[in-house]
Amino acid sequence: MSALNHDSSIELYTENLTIGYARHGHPLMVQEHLQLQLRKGELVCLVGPNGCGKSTLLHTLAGLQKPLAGSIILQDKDLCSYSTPEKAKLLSLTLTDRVEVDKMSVFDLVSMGRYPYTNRFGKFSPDDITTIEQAIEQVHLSEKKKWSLDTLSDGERQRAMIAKVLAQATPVLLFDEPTSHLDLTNRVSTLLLLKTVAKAFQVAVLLSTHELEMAMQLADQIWLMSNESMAVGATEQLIANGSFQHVFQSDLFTFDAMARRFIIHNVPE
Ligand SMILES: Nc1ncnc2c1ncn2[C@@H]1O[C@H](COP(=O)(O)OP(=O)(O)OP(=O)(O)O)[C@@H](O)[C@H]1O
Repeated sequence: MSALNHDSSIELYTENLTIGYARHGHPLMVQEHLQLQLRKGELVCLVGPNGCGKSTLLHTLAGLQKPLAGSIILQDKDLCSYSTPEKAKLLSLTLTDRVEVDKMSVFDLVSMGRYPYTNRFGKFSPDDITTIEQAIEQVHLSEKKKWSLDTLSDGERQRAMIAKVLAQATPVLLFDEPTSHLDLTNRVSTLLLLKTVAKAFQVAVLLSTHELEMAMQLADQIWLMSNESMAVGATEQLIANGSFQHVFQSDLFTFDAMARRFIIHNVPE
């Protein structure tokens, strides 16, 4: 048994995890030897260049694709040993960059988060209804709970998607690029909302994002993925050990560690 089993703040960890695909019968490795942890109350931001494997990792951690090697331990048990209904009460993955726009109301969408808890007739208890109402309230959509999703702004639809996973009440929440397609204010407010959710409900939140500068300000931990490897740590640690500079090195810009931002070279006059 790993020593990590005895750390009650850890909801999920990986042991020597290799992620990737099987292609024409051969393994296509995307990342290997991953030793990662998600803790209660922490916001973790997964950042890295296009194609380095962020979505592959999120899908693997959610159990949607099998690891090529190693294991994922969720609340002290191997992820593979959970049934789908058991897993739905412990872990959610939200693909918020592709919110389906349809005629469903906010209330109906958020209600879907309660399905893992309903009986076989799918009937909601009064407690389920209270949980749904509270989740909608937490994302400030109560006044629009009967509105159809196609009448909401992109930012409001993202908040409705977040309310759905709040209603699902899992201790681990995974989000694949929750801020894509949003304007600056909504990108900031979405990340702040997820940070607040992590703290207020003491849940583990992991999100992938290309919002590097925001991640540096808000994340408790950053998982900084490159095409070859992964660096893990708080922003200050990753700046101090040169990880940001290493992963995002380019002739086009440099990373200013003091200002925590990228400076573009040779901007045309
Ligand atoms: N179904 C698949 N079969 C084989 N290889 C795949 C498959 N899906 C993705 N890949 C490969 O896995 C690698 C990682 O892709 P992934 O989508 O995880 O990257 P990402 O970091 O999420 O990228 P982005 O920032 O562009 O969303 C890429 O080289 C990609 O081509």
